[in-house]
This record gives sequence, C-alpha cells and structure tokens, in this order.
Amino acid sequence: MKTIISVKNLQKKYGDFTAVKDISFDVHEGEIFGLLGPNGAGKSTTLEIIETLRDKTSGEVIVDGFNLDQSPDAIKKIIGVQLQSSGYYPGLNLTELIHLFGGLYNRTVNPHELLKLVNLTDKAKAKYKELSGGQKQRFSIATTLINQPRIIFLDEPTTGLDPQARRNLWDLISDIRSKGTTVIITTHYMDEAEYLCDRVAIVDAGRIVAINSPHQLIDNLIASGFERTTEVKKANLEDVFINLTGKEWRKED
Ligand SMILES: Nc1ncnc2c1ncn2[C@@H]1O[C@H](COP(=O)(O)OP(=O)(O)OP(=O)(O)O)[C@@H](O)[C@H]1O
Repeated sequence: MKTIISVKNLQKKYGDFTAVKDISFDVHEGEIFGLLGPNGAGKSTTLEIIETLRDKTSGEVIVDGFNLDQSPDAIKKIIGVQLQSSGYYPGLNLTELIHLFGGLYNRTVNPHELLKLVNLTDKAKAKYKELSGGQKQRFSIATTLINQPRIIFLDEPTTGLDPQARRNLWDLISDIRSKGTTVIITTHYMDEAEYLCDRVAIVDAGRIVAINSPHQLIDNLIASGFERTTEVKKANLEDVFINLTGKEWRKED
C-alpha cells in the first residue's frame, strides 16, 4: 500500500493560539480518508495546509513524493480542491465556468464529459445560482476534477443536503475513488464517514485522538465493554424518509 500523503508533527499557530498540535498521519493511495472532529478541531486548517493554501508553523508534509516546503507548485498540479463559490462568476453558465477553470489550470477540458460524470448534463447552460443545493455540490466536486488530479479534497461536501442528494453524492464520491483518485474528506456526519471512509482520523482540539477504519474503531469500543443504553431498531427515521420518498435521482437534487 503506497503512502500518497505523509504529515509529520504538523503544527499551526494563529498568534498565541495553537490550532493544530503536532499532528502526524499518512493517507494511502486510492483510499477515502476522513478527518472527523467537532467544530474548531483543526480539520480545515490541516487540509488547507496540505492544499498549499495556508502556511504551517512547523512540521513536514509530503504529497506524492513532493515536499510542501520545496515543491508547492508540483503539489498544486496533482491535487483537486473545491473552488470557493465566490469564484463562480454569476454571468457564466456551467460550461463556460469549466472552460474558465480549465484555462486557470492550463488544461483543455471537455465540459460535457465532466458534467456527465456528476449528472449535470441537462444544466450545461444553467448558471451556478440557478442550481439546487445538491447540484451546486456536484458542480463543486466536478471543479476538483478539472486538472485530472491524483488526490481530491472535499470539505463537508454534503452539509445542508437532503437525504437523497446526500446519498447520491456518496455514490459520486465512491465512483471517483473507484477510478483511482484518492479522496480526503471532512464531515460532521458519522453515518457518512462509516459508509464512505476506508480510514478516519478523529481530531479533537488540534490533536488526533484515534486513527483507524470505522469498523475497527467501533469494534475496539465494543471490546472495551461499551454498550448502547437504548436498544437499536433495525431502521431509523432516515430509512423511513428514503423509503417513502425514493432514492432515485431527482431533477432538483
Ligand atoms: N485565520 C484564523 N485566525 C485565527 N484563528 C483561526 C483562523 N482560522 C481558524 N482559526 C481557529 O483555529 C481553530 C481550528 O479551526 P478550523 O477551521 O481548522 O477547525 P475545523 O475543525 O475545520 O472546524 P469546523 O468543523 O467548524 O469547520 C478554531 O479555534 C478557529 O477559531
């Protein structure tokens, strides 16, 4: 198993406050790796440092053999980052935006192929502001793929989506991984991490408190004698909702 990202003793200080405290972890090539943790734990700071968007205070980051200190531009070329929606010029439609972003990466992109991948071909001539929440997230994920990256970074990609749109996005992220792209994701939804992630790091107050596969973490907790206080039913309210409203793609997803 090849390590594609290696983070060693990473520290980030904002003035006197240390947001990331000596974090070390590896991401394996081809996996979906989750960074989980409460608000303010330091997840976005860690991601932004690896993405070359934020300076670190100390520590070492290697991405696909490139050291962040010496070769940030080489790293930029092989990663895909969700662009801020403020960069989506309001006057341009999705096809035009993809051409624009392709130009930024110096790449010729086929907008039709990219939109097909995220099931937005019928929105090719629509403007970003005309999309639903799920469609906006899918377009945002499409923009991470423009430079055919080896690794993509997704920061809370399903926040605010309805259950169908969320599950559709899970399928899309799994598809992207199955084509060989490594995915790093942050999420506050534990069901999402359990479903999607091969391994997760749980971050709390700037430190990693556990790192393993979701199943191993659950098994370790059970082995320690943990029991739920209430009996778990075989279905939950989300299952009821999906069962009643269907899980097929919808126009507005
Ligand atoms: N530019 C900044 N200046 C000062 N403090 C900052 C800055 N950016 C983040 N912080 C602080 O660093 C800590 C970690 O923030 P970060 O955004 O990395 O957390 P997070 O785990 O991504 O949280 P969330 O789940 O809320 O997105 C927080 O206490 C935050 O207030």
